[in-house]
Amino acid sequence: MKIESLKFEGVSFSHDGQDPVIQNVEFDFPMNEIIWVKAEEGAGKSSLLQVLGGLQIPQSGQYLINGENVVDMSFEEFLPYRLAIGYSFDYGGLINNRTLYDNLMLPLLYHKVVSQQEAKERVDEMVSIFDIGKFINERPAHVPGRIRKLTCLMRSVVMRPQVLLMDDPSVGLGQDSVYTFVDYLHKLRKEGSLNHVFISSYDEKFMNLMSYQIIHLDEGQLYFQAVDPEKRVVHL
Ligand SMILES: Nc1ncnc2c1ncn2[C@@H]1O[C@H](COP(=O)(O)OP(=O)(O)OP(=O)(O)O)[C@@H](O)[C@H]1O
Repeated sequence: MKIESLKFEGVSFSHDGQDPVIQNVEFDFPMNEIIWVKAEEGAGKSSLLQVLGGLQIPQSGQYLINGENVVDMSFEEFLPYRLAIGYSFDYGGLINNRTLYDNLMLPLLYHKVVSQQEAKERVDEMVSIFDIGKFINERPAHVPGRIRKLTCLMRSVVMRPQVLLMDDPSVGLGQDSVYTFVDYLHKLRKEGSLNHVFISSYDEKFMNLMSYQIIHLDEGQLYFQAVDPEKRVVHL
């Protein structure tokens, strides 16, 4: 299943008892782009990404993927979409009592998207590219924060998602890993497996390593801002 469109029709979302972070939004998300999601602190960037990933359910409206409303789907019905969407939120999501290696292998083995041999080859290649071999048999709590963060990012792409949602990916990474990770994203996009990327970040230097378009989230509404790559200042 190829993801070709993501669309909100009258979508509202709020956390329990709080003001809505997304309010009656009609929005056709730009596809085949790297999208920088910008907003003031606490305006709801993470929440928006979580709704896009199906991790939070809007209280009203339709979230359409390829024209199908996924809001009322059962776990099984949503599964093919979920498998096509990768995400990383902060440091969260790693399984504490498994090694980094297991954390990378488990999604591949659990969902049987590739054979055990292919899974191993894929993870080994990533471990080599990201140079984390020294830590790979440690549990998350026993490795430096930057390695934990890097492993979260690696895990978000290990399934070769078509859509990637990342919340503050560069925070706590360290400069070398930032470059390696951006190179890797470009490689996946060039290969054609990764098409649609949504990144929430305050890190302009990091974002300027990529060619992006912008979505602003402001007072519950989304606004698209086209960015001419020629006009961006690239700080390397
Ligand atoms: N799980 C939650 N339960 C209740 N309220 C939440 C939850 N997560 C976020 N919020 C609240 O929802 C609002 C939006 O939070 P969110 O994290 O989506 O914003 P953000 O723009 O990503 O923030 P930041 O700039 O700090 O990353 C904030 O007021 C926040 O306190």
